[in-house]
Amino acid sequence: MKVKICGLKTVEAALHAAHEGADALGFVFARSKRQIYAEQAREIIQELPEGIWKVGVFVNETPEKIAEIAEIAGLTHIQLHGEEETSLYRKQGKEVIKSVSIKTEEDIDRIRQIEADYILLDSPPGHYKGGNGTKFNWELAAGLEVRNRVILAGGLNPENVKTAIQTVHPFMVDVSSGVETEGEKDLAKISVFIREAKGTREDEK
Ligand SMILES: O=C(O)c1ccccc1NCC(=O)[C@H](O)[C@H](O)COP(=O)(O)O
Repeated sequence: MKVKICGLKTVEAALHAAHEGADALGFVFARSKRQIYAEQAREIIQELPEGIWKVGVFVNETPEKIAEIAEIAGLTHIQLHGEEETSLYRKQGKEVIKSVSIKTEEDIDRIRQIEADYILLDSPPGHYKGGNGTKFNWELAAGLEVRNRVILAGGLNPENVKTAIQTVHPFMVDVSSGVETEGEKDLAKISVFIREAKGTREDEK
């Protein structure tokens, strides 16, 4: 199972996640308690190993602004969390992850029309467009046939990630709040989350 740790703001936490086996790290450039800026992200990203995805998270930002930030920071992937027309963002030579809020069966049906390399299933927005630590009904996504493009997010934590994987069978799991303590990334929780996700046998249930 592949793992993305999102909302990183320090070199220490990013390097820890990378060393523990994370496959992707997310940097939030949208309005959020986890927001960072291009130069800060560059300071972190330049310390990271080559193969790990460096994902920039954006909400309704223009393609031009995203291209500028991606260049400064050294991003490899673009994650769109607003109402963006994804086709406009796919011309930059970077893979695009589109987040979709899941509330009903219709939200699952909508996924088939989305032009993106990966679909991130998340809970409906709370205070921010993402990263609110709430889960949705995973059973809604249990029958999805595009699982090799699905990233499961929303309220995951070290205790529930195993059940989440065995229900949805995603390509990747994504977490932010569930590996934090008092609003800061918790290195021990990152380690346990990655170990649980990567140690899960999908056919065990
Ligand atoms: O994390 C944020 O603060 C954020 C703010 C605005 C848009 C997106 C944001 N995060 C995107 C993510 O990929 C999160 O990891 C995902 O929503 C899951 O978060 P959580 O439920 O806290 O694990």
